[in-house]
Amino acid sequence: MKETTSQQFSSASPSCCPQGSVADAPLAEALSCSELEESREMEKNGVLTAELVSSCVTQLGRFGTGLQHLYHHLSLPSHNLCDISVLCKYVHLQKLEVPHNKIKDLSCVSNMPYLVILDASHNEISNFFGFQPPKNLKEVNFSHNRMTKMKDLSAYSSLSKLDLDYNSFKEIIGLEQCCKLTHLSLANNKISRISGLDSLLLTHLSLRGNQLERIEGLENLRSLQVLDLSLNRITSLSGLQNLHLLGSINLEKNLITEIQECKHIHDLLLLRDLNLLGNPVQEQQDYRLSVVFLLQHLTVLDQEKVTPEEKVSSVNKYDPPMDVVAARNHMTHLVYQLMQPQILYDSTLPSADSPYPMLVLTGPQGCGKRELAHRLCQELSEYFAYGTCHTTRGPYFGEENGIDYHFVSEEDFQHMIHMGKFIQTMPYGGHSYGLTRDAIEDVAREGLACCVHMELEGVFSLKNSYFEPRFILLIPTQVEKYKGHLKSRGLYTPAQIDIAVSRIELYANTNRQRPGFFDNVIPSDDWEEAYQTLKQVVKEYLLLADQEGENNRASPDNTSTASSHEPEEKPPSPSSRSGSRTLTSHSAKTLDPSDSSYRNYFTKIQAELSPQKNTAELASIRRREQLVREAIVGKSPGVYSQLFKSSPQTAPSSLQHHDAGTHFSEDSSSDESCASSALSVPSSAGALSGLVEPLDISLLGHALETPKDQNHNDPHPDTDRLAAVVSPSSDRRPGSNIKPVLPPIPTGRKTPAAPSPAPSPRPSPKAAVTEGDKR
Ligand SMILES: Nc1ncnc2c1ncn2[C@@H]1O[C@H](COP(=O)(O)OP(=O)(O)OP(=O)(O)O)[C@@H](O)[C@H]1O
Repeated sequence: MKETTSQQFSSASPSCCPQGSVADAPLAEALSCSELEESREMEKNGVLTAELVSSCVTQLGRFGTGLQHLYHHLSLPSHNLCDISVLCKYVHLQKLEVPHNKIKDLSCVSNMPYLVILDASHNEISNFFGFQPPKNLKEVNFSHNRMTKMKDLSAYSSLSKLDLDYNSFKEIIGLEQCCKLTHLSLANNKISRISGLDSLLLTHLSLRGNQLERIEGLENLRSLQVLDLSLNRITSLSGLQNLHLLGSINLEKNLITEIQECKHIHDLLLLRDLNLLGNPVQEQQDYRLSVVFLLQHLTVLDQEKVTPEEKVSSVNKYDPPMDVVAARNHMTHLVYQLMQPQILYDSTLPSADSPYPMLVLTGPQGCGKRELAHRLCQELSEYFAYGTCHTTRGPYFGEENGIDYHFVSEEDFQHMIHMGKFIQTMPYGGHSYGLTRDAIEDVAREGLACCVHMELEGVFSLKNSYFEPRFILLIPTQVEKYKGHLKSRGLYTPAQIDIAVSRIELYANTNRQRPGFFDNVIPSDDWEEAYQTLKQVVKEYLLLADQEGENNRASPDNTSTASSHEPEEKPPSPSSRSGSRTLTSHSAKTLDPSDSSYRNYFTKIQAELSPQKNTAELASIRRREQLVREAIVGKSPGVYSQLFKSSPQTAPSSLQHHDAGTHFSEDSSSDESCASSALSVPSSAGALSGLVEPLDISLLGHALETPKDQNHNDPHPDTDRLAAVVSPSSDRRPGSNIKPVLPPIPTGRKTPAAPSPAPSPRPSPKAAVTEGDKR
């Protein structure tokens, strides 16, 4: 009968013959009734007939050299078919879909050399690829069949997609030569071990619902992008670490118990989607945050989108950036402090235009900063005193309690924290370190600037406080020498030395990534050299170097420069004078407006400022001046303090204020600020700009020259300095690394040693001081 039908097709339309031709319908009409009956009977028995074929073909296309028009696709889903041998004659088919039938035998496919896509899913086929290989066969779906054994598929080298889900394969074999295979699915089989995939270029692999206990044999699947290993018995993610193109891993319903397993996929930077639902690991505390933290590139975890908030909180929880740690540290101490009856720390109160001056030497342990701090305080004892921190570590040989540190027990340290004593604390090397408000206040009460040393974390913390110290980084650039020095101290274990050495990078990175974070960077390899540089830098801050320079230099050059800029020398404003009269002796000496350095400087500023002002700048200056005036007469302290909170006062703006606002001197309450302003003349951070450039450790030795050298090399040191100071970038803001002068210690801070009961003349919002609360 089959034969007959084909022949009928053939004779009726030779161009289309049995191959599902365009003339199928008229041909069907040509069949006699009895033949139709017979055909229907056959279909009932699951035998595919030409009639049925003719009604299910699609995709008309050309075929053969004669360019016949033939249908290329045949789709016969759910027809209860068990015999499709009629298809032997449909040699031109490119796509054959016969899913959801009862087919056992696919040998007809041997006659379809052009077949590209074959879907024989949901049938009863047990013979794996039981037909001659069509040479272009690319996609095969044999899912939901009865296959048990794979065989060599080297003859099917065009295969790119192979779906073998829901069979009974126990082993993966025979795919070695399928070098074009990119998608392989063997879900819901009985595979207990991954093998035979080594040489493939798979991008998608599913082994869902097998009996796998470990991930193996995937090491070389470097092209893999999507992997489904759900519903197995896998306990570890080991075995995935080399699959760098993986973007999605499904491990739902396995036996993974440890969050740490995620470390195996930590380096898969393209991984976006991970599913660990139904694993015991879900029970772990903070499971989701931990996984989000370990795999920071994920966008979907357990079928749920990873939110930016989750990412931030995971990082803040498990590896908080230094800013966050510092902010927490600051908050803790602030809260504890606020919980105590308030004490007035008048000597260190931030005034509106100049904070209490502090010098912080920072750098890795044992880089010499402590000794440098001591020596600086000794040699510049009229300016600085050492701020003694507290520590819970025991004293080294020769250390004195109260001088090197206040050595306290951990219990006392904790108690002090709760009593709100500290401004910042930091754990280091298993001990606690902290700087108390009292330590600074003790120094401030003497009318001196406080000099302390601390690790980087302490610096971050202090940056949150209302103090605005100058931070000087002392950094070893010769690592071996530094190591040797640490060893020779005989105080540290190798592990401690390693930690100290590793932190050099931390400092260098901070300097590189945060321009302006440190006010100066000084190599600490040679202690004496470091000290001389430090001293020079500090003198620059104090304007002592400038003054010395002025005194030493015969002034023709200088004078000529100054006079060339100087249209007419203006006398210092009355406010400046009144301010200068109220200075402490050393400060007054430094900044006496009658002093030539001040005059020159002042004149230069005028010259520098005048020609450059545009209308917007002038308006801005006028606004600031107005605010200052209002603040001084008590109209708008809030705005005033806000104005300077984020941008500490530098000399030029002070000078402008003085210049424009002669009324300063009329308000006695503004004496301090006037004095401060008068003191705030620029120093030479600009001249030391080489030292404040982001640090490249390797180049540091080269890049850093002594300030003196730089001054020599700089043809216009003063001009540059001025430019740096007067330019808007001299305000402290991201990217600015110019904070040139140590602020003055205003008059009145040299109060007697006993705690001062005097209320602040201008309470600071940050100080939160209440006279009534004072004890
Ligand atoms: N309050 C503080 N906050 C942060 N770090 C601090 C503080 N006080 C001290 N440190 C730093 O803690 C580190 C350990 O201090 P310690 O005195 O035990 O070290 P050291 O071996 O004597 O080295 P160094 O000579 O650098 O002080 C040092 O780098 C020190 O500067």
